[in-house]
Amino acid sequence: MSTTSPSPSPKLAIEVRDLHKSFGDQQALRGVNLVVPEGTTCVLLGVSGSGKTVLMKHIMGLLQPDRGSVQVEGEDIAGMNESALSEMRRKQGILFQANALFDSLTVFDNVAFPLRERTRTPEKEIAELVNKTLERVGLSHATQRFPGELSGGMQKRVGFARATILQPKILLYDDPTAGLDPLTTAAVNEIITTGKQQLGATSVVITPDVASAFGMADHLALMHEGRVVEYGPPDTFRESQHPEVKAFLRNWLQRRAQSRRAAQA
Ligand SMILES: Nc1ncnc2c1ncn2[C@@H]1O[C@H](COP(=O)(O)OP(=O)(O)OP(=O)(O)O)[C@@H](O)[C@H]1O
Repeated sequence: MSTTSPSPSPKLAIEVRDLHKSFGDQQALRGVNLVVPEGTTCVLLGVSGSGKTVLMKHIMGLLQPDRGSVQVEGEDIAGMNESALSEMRRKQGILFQANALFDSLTVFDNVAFPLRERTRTPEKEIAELVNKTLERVGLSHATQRFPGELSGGMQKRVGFARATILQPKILLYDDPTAGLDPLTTAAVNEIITTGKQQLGATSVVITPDVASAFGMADHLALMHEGRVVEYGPPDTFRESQHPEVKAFLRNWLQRRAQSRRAAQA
């Protein structure tokens, strides 16, 4: 008889079961199931209006389910009062399209902001932490600059530094590369991978950039009409026979070929 015990299943950072959400007669989510194991990156794909942002807002505790459940680090968001919800959000690093940096604060003060606002960390320690974090994103030379003096990619890196200064266990990105040029997009994708490697954080990323998604994801989830219709590691996802996945990938390849032709013309 074998004495080998089965390897324990990975701990789940996020567990969404049968999540439904409507706005009036608009059914945004129609039974979403999704699990994100701790320390992994899950990328949500799907056409506009498929429900990605509404799902993300549940994970942030900004929306409450009509039906079903959303557990974040083992706790159901439905059971949380306002202070528990804001405590949970404090543990999440959130990077949306707009960097939402404070224009009148230097890079250093932008990154120090969450520490000063939410903790009683002494200024000396704040300086050490902020400098270390800015070094990690390659911005040690820009600490005294203002956001308006930085490139788009540098602003994203400041946003990332600020979102991660409290060492969040969960990082949420909604279209972080929107409107950025290819070089800056590559830099942001690298930042997302760095977040996983350096912080061991669990990440959920919404991006229309399918090539980047394949590069960074441990799992890809395709949303279609308010449900996750396919979920799996990149290799499995790419080979999926699900008609919606096939249509989604075909469409992406066509768009990519078109834009390459346009660029060559
Ligand atoms: N506050 C709201 N009130 C009414 N309808 C909403 C609200 N938020 C989202 N919806 C609707 O829910 C559906 C899903 O929206 P969601 O923003 O999640 O889509 P998405 O997949 O993130 O799209 P996109 O890629 O364009 O951001 C859409 O039909 C949207 O119009």
